[in-house]
Amino acid sequence: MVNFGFNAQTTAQKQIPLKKQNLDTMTDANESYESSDEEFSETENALNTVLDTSNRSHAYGNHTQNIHESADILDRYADKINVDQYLGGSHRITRDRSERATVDQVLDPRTLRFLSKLFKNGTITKINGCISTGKEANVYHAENSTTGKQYAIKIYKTSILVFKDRERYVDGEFRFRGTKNQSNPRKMVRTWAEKEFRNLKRLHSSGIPSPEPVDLKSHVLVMEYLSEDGGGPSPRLKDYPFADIDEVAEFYQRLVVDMRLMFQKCRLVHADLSEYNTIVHDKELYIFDVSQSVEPEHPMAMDFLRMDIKNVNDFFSRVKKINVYPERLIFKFIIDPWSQMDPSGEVPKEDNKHLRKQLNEIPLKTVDDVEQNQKDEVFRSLHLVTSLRGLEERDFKRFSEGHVDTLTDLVAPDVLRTLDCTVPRDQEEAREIQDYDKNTTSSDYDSDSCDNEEKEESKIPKLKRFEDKEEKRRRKKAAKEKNRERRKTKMNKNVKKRLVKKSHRHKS
Ligand SMILES: Nc1ncnc2c1ncn2[C@@H]1O[C@H](COP(=O)(O)OP(=O)(O)OP(=O)(O)O)[C@@H](O)[C@H]1O
Ligand SMILES: [Mg+2]
Repeated sequence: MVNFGFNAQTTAQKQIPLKKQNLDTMTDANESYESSDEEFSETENALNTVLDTSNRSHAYGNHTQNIHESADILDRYADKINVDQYLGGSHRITRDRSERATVDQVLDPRTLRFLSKLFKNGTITKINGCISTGKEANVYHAENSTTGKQYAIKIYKTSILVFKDRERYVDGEFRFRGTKNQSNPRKMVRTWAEKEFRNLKRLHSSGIPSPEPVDLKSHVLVMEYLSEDGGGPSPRLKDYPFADIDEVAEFYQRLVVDMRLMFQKCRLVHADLSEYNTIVHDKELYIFDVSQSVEPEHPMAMDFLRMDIKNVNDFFSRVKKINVYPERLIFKFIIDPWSQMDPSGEVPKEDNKHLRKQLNEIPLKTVDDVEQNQKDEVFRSLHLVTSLRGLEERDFKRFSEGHVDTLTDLVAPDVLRTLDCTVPRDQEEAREIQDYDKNTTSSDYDSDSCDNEEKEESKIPKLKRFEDKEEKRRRKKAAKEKNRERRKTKMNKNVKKRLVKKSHRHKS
């Protein structure tokens, strides 16, 4: 039996994940905002301004047609769209804050057009209010009164800047190569929503508990609503009232196993995994908010994975006070192919039961295990590379001083070395993208987007930076030779200039 017993821990400062830091900054800013009656009516006025059709032509200048269309949509659906706080259960957001965010950042005329598509295609019949106003999106509760189904609608904010620093998640993934839309926030959020939709699909089809993705219209994503009683949303892991320490340990193990399944079966690293992005629903641990998740080929995937492991370990050890597995051993557990894990050579099933057995072999560490903690600290600071050639001097020094077990600890494992990032490895994924593009009508995108341009760009391979050094040298040499050959038959610049001038003279 694994000992997940209590530890006499000091209440050390919790390490805040990257994304959460931003979120917390925002929450602090919001919390310092005192909502007076005066300000509330200001918000209400703002809402009325958006809903008032007579003002729309001022606000949106030349897009009169779109505005009239939006006015129609509002006339048709105003009674079906409630932007108040969702009153189905307990919520953390004040009415004032959610309305303000809604009016300012989410329900613009364009978004209303996409919502109207969801009403028209019969996915939903009503939007009942706002569940959450997050940093990058607002989540609304919706329902279909015919089927009785409930949905969560995540609407990405198009007018915020947080997406600017998201470039690093999208950049470096073959699925999104060529989508050079970082400078256009509207296209960026669309890519973002699409990424979340696809990632949710992968999770769901691999049997990892996650909300089922239902529909996607540009930056508006519809998914299954996770709720215990049809009221408020099921609690996030952070707020879940654990029955006892055994239940805490159970959820910890499940989450570690899910991280492996996500990596091995879905080929995804969550990249923002924490107690905030996991929901306990029907006694299962659901993973969501996967818009920033990346594939293992992504140049920062291993760094994101290390961060996820740390976040998960921090929550369970510091907040829930159980013994956890050493971070570097979890890392290995997640990325090692089965053949390496099982000396018998037999390839066991990638399922919960087998993985739990495997996990139980890993020794737990106590919070004051100096040696293990030191090793984890070194592991966190290592510059992981895919081959010994990329090894940094500083890390090699650590190895020489005995701070690293083996040299291979510094080198990301075989699974990474064998990845060929210059071509889509996952043919199924490539097909999925083609299908998606085929099935997505241009009206599902921005009406004013340069999609053709984007599609053209997406054909151009852009992943040269992942090339092996040797390969890069060969490519450069070949390019040089090609240019040399071209120069042999190339017309001299001055001759060309003279000819062009001549032909101009003839024309005139
Ligand atoms: N499918 C769902 N069912 C029930 N509740 C959900 C669902 N999806 C999201 N939520 C609720 O909405 C909140 C925000 O969702 P999500 O994390 O996806 O958005 P976000 O913009 O990333 O927010 P944050 O910045 O707070 O992380 C969640 O914490 C959860 O409470
Ligand atoms: Mg979130």
